[in-house]
Amino acid sequence: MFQDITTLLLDHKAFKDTVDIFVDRYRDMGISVVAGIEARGFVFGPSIALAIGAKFVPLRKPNKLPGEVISEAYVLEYGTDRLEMHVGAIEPGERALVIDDLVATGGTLSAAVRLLERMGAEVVECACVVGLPEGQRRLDGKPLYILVEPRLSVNY
Ligand SMILES: O=P(O)(O)OC[C@H]1O[C@H](OP(=O)(O)OP(=O)(O)O)[C@H](O)[C@@H]1O
Ligand SMILES: Nc1ncnc2[nH]cnc12
Repeated sequence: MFQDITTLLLDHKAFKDTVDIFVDRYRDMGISVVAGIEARGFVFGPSIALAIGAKFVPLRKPNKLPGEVISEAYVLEYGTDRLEMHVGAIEPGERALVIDDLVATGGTLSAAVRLLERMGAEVVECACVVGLPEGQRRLDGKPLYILVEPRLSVNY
């Protein structure tokens, strides 16, 4: 089933509550970087970054960022993709939060974590609005915080 967060964004209270839950969780954790994954991590990440006093770093699909980048490939259900981050966007030792709308296999989040760690960041946690029940997620032991885990099937 395709999970879509655009209806959440139409409801001001639901949208604000969603951002506020993340802000309450991360505001006192010494996080200086919120890294958002293109495209829908960009919907939530900047608001969270502004509220907790962090910078926002976009992790983009290939060939979108204008400066020098580092790149990480990851496996999708059909084929592969890549995420890129600007060199110099973060300093070694910075504490980072990774944000996306949804986690399925965790392949995308794992690539984000690898990018940040290659630049010397400490990834405090990955956070998503929705988590799909995709079985084993490949997050290499990184903490993952999920707001909503829909039950896609019900047995009566
Ligand atoms: O946990 P995973 O199995 O890696 O899947 C999760 C990713 O899939 C979706 O993005 P998608 O790849 O569809 O790209 P888009 O944002 O460009 O639509 C979603 O927004 C996550 O980024
Ligand atoms: N079921 C799903 N719904 C929305 N985005 C996805 N990305 C990967 N699986 C997805």
